Amino acid sequence: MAIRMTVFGTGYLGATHAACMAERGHEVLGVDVDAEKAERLKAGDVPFYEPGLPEVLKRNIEAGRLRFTTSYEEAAEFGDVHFIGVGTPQRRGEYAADLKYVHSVIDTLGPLLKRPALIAGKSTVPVGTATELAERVARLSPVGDQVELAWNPEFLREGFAVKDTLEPDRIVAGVQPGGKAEAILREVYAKAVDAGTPFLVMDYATAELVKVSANAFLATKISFINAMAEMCEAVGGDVTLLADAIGHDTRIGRRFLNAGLGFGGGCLPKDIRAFMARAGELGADQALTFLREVDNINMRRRGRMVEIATEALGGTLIGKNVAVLGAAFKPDSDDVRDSPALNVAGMLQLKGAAVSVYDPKAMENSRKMFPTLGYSESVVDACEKADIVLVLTEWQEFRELDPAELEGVVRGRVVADGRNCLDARKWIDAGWNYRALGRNLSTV
Ligand SMILES: NC(=O)C1=CN([C@@H]2O[C@H](COP(=O)(O)OP(=O)(O)OC[C@H]3O[C@@H](n4cnc5c(N)ncnc54)[C@H](O)[C@@H]3O)[C@@H](O)[C@H]2O)C=CC1
Ligand SMILES: O=C(O)[C@H]1O[C@H](OP(=O)(O)OP(=O)(O)OC[C@H]2O[C@@H](n3ccc(=O)[nH]c3=O)[C@H](O)[C@@H]2O)[C@H](O)[C@@H](O)[C@@H]1O
Repeated sequence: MAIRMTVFGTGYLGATHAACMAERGHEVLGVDVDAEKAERLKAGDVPFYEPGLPEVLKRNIEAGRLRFTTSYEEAAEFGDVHFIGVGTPQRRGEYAADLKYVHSVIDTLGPLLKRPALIAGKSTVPVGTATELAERVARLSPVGDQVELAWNPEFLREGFAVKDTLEPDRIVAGVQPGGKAEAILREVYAKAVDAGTPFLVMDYATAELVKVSANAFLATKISFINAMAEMCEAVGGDVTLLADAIGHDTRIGRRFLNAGLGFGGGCLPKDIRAFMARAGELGADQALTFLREVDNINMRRRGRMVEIATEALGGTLIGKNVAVLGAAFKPDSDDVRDSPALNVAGMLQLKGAAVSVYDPKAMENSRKMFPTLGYSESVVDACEKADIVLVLTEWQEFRELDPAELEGVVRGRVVADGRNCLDARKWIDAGWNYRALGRNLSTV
């Protein structure tokens, strides 16, 4: 059965969710306070890079199932289910999450809800938020607790957002006992549930914790392998061989064991910090002190990359030209929030290098966020007279680079592979000084 639903916040999460819910046959209205974003989406233009999303968006707008607005009145009138997908960034100067956008949705929407409805939270929030929001909305809505609240966290990855939304690994429904929320969410996700996706029903607190603990686990896995990379560097081991070898153990698994510059983005870093902050508030911080080290290991890899570049250039970056290939926090995304690549580029510049950054999709966002860095329009432009080439985001275009083609472009044949994504043997055989994190080059 088609459900009339709204999605508040049409960023990476919200725009994808709105388009995919329409793809599943529902009638969807996306709502954003950013009028320019709403206009672009209305015109079928996705304001960020996400493979496959433009097609789903256009198809569903044309089919009349998907619209966008900035009007809360229109949204309250239209929807029976209201998803919250607004941002929950790290508070400035603190670890805790800033809930002001979530509160703004509830405080504006609540009084407008004059008939029974379900609000389903998808944003990542500190444990305890859903209970507070349920009380808040019951107080604000003219129909009181006939507006129910569910917590329905999202697990999509940027770059695979459409697939992850249409075919999720699991659906988590945090609900209060005795309400209609579970039945409504089963209807919302009927196609996925019918196809066998596990639908997991639990209390609010557990649902909120599932989300942050999943991200904390992923972050821990990455920092674990990066700690092993530090060990490999200390003793002459090779972390890529180590990851393959431990990854063969099916209890460990090879995924998320790619050592390199570590994790960035709009989620993993802020989510582990918000998790630590909330644990502290609850007096449970002992249980999560290791996350501080997960964060520290992660940040150390960025500094190590700068050291490697400096060592390779004879101990100083002053007067050196540095090509930085990659700006997005990972390939197949234009997202530069907490990007390790741009962080490293900024540190290199501070140490006196003339930096030139190129990324296939993230140039516009990079220029906006880091206007003082140098930028180029292509790999070749960035590498022009470079003393070192750093590959900091593993775009396919960079993996496939031909060292022979860059030979006549650069000033020095030095390459630093921050993502262990290049064919080291190819670069070494072409006469390049190849540097990487946690590698033993005698084994390549
Ligand atoms: N980006 C991702 O891959 C995933 C994000 N999440 C979580 O989803 C949430 C949103 O993340 P993103 O989409 O990345 O953020 P984003 O920053 O790309 O998008 C947030 C959107 O909310 C809009 N907004 C702000 N206040 C609003 C209001 N009062 N009413 C309506 N719209 C409003 C903003 O204009 C913006 O378009 C965060 O809690 C994040 O942790 C969860 C899973 C995946
Ligand atoms: O809560 C969220 O927003 C999302 O956060 C992550 O998704 P995402 O941030 O899109 O990116 P990931 O693919 O998890 O990568 C995160 C970072 O880790 C790095 N990474 C990943 C894997 C790896 O082996 N090594 C590694 O350094 C990536 O380069 C990237 O910087 C989670 O994977 C999603 O499940 C979750 O929904």
